[in-house]
Order: sequence, then structure tokens, then C-alpha cells
Amino acid sequence: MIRFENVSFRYPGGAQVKALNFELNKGDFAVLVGANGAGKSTVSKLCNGLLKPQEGHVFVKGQDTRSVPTSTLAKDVGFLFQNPDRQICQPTVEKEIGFGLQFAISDEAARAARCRAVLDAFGFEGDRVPFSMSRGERQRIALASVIAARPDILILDEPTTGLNYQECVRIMSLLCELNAGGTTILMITHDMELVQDYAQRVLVLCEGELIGDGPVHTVMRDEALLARAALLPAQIPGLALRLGQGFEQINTVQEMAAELERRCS
Ligand SMILES: Nc1ncnc2c1ncn2[C@@H]1O[C@H](COP(=O)(O)OP(=O)(O)OP(=O)(O)O)[C@@H](O)[C@H]1O
Repeated sequence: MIRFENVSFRYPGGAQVKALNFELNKGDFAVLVGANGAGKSTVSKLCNGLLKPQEGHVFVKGQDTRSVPTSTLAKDVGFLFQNPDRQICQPTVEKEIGFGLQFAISDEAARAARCRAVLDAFGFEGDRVPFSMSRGERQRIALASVIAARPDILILDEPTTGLNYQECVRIMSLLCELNAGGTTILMITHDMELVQDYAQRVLVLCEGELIGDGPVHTVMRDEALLARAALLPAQIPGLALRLGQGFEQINTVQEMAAELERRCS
């Protein structure tokens, strides 16, 4: 769906991402992790043509982002900014969802029907004012606006930042549903518990270079790789590694509890 071929991008101040090679495959639920300033947002913007590579190529469903307008790529790649307030620009929830849809659906009746379906699916009242709603609700409005157009690929820059636990679970459950329905997802997060609980694949970025790419349980156990990227494993795999003695393959609280019960009985 998205292919990076030897991609480099350098900002005027000198910060850069270097020689990136990876492919996001159909149906992936991948997470991009790395320390602050590692280049995660830069990679996300290269995915949808907001930034164009200075060296190498990014292909979105076979289209070279250097030769296709960002507005065309937006039909395939939905992009959720870290801060919903950078995305929301309409006075009501209904208008906000309809705003993005006008570029995807030209027929007015079909657009209104899609908008109504999205409002219903999210449980939003269309006449509410987004800026009077909570941060979590605004994040869901921004996500609803992005997925209303049903893009094949979703790029999400820290979609759960600032959300409480319930709001976070609500957003992540929705993303899992979309992924199960075939949407390819690349999510940036600092939260290794989220990575452990939801990701299938983890890409690790360190100072602009991709230093790891593999299944979540493999990456989560690679302490040297995580340390190089200044990351800690999620708590349960971290504890399992620390305990050793047969605990190493444990990933979840349930598995840990079952193993402890088994050993204590
Ligand atoms: N518009 C810009 N102009 C110049 N330098 C930039 C710009 N945007 C980002 N940078 C620099 O590029 C580097 C990578 O930034 P980026 O935002 O991609 O990292 P990140 O991994 O997403 O960081 P964070 O986790 O803090 O959001 C940083 O050193 C940052 O200061």
C-alpha cells in the first residue's frame, strides 16, 4: 500500500530522516515508535505527500508521491493530526464531517447519507459545536471526519494523546474494527502499552533511521534494540524478561496470572 524506497528528507536546520526502506502492506496494523525528535511525524507526512522525499521515492498504491498532488493522495490516505484542533475547522460536528466528504463524494444526497451514517455510528449529535466538546470527543470528531471518506490507509499521529483510559479504549477499538475491515493503519505513539495491546508490527526509528521492523512480540523482547531507541518494553513483557526462567514468552496480564497460578498450585 505504501512503499518507502531509500527515502531521505532533511529540514533546513539539519534534522533528517535517512535512507528509509519499508513497505506497509494491505491490512497491516503497524506502529511507529521512537524517542522525541526521532522523525516519526516526518515519516507520517512523507506517507501522504505533505512532505516529498528529497532522495528516494514513496509510492502510495503505486503512485509516486513526488509526481501526484497531495490532494489526490488524500483520497487513499486519511491523516489524523496529533492535535484535533489543527484539523477541526467547522462550526458544527455535521459540517465538520461533511467538509472532508465534499472532496470524496460529489453527489449531495449521497454525501448527506454518508454524513448521517457516520454521525449515527459515532453517536454524535450533528448540531453540536466541536469546540465546546471535550478533548476526547474532539479527537473522535477528527477521526470520524477522516474515516468518513473511507480511505484505504490511515496514518495516525498519536491519536490517543491527552485522552483518558475510556476514551483511549474507544478510539483503539474503533481502529481495530477498521483494520479488521481491511483498512491499513500506521499509528505513531509513545505509549508502549498501546503498542503491546494493539499493534501487529512495530517500526523503530532512531535519529532518523529505521533500526527495527518486526512483529510486536519480537520487537518488545529486543532489549538492545529498544535501548538504542531510548524506549522501554511494555510492563508485562518487561517483567517477563526480567524474571526469565520460562516466563520470557508471556505477553499479557492474563498469561502472567495463569502461569503464576500454575506454578503456585
Ligand atoms: N518544520 C520543521 N523545520 C525544521 N525542523 C523540523 C521541522 N519539523 C521537525 N523538525 C525537526 O526534525 C526532527 C524530527 O522531528 P519529528 O517531529 O519528525 O520527530 P518526532 O519523532 O515526531 O518527535 P516527537 O515525538 O517529539 O513528536 C526534530 O529534530 C525536529 O526538531
